[in-house]
Amino acid sequence: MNDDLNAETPVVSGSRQRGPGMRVLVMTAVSAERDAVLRGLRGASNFDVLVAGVGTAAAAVSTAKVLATAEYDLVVTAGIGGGFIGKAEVGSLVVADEIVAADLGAQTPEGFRNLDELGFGSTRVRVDAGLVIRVAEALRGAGLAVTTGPVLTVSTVTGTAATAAELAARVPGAAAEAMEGFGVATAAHDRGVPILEIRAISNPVGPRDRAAWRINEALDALEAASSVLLEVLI
Ligand SMILES: O=C(O)c1cccc(C(=O)CC[C@H]2O[C@@H](n3cnc4c(=O)[nH]cnc43)[C@H](O)[C@@H]2O)c1
Repeated sequence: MNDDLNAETPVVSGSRQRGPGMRVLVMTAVSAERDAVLRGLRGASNFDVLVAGVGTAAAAVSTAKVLATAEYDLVVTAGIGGGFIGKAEVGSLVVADEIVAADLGAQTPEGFRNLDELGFGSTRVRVDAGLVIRVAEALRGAGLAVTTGPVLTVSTVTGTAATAAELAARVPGAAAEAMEGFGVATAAHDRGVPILEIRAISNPVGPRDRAAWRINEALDALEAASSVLLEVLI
């Protein structure tokens, strides 16, 4: 296992394919997200889109299983997510420039300490900056609202303003939260495959109001993003 998650992963160039032969694995948490991605991809044969399950453990195991049996040039973790207020509005898209396991650590009398600070590993996976810029610009060019910034992976959906504020302070610039990114990214990093995370915002991060989640709006944005991905990655 490659235990340095911040070590350079290959960018989408060099020995990895870029162009018509590029193979892309897209992992979603649930089938509604997979179906939205598939609609956007319009049958593109160089993309495989699979359901990983909800949460980081399911995401990591599912991704690792696929990567053990097939070669890919890029792994994308995609789905709906919560947007931090003032950073990412409902219906917009977030492209992660960093994937952060935001609640992996320990509470101490001095406050939260992450795994890096505790000396047990890393809670961050970097995303190739050139790829982030290329994808974000293409999405904007298609008229979609896009933010780039850290996307947090959490085990518990944030349900209070206090937790939202704590996470935003813990990870400056945090744009979105979801539950799978770090698991998919860890599996991809272990195989040396570049990673991308795209979240379509269904709800604000903050006080729980499940009835107000705009899932269909987010799935439409995810479909639109996937159709742009098709253009930018081939
Ligand atoms: O009920 C539905 O129709 C439906 C359709 C697509 C997805 C869902 C989910 O509930 C997927 C769970 C998924 O959502 C992500 N998510 C969304 N908002 C947040 C959030 O504020 N904080 C953390 N995670 C969020 C998460 O990645 C879950 O996997 C339902």
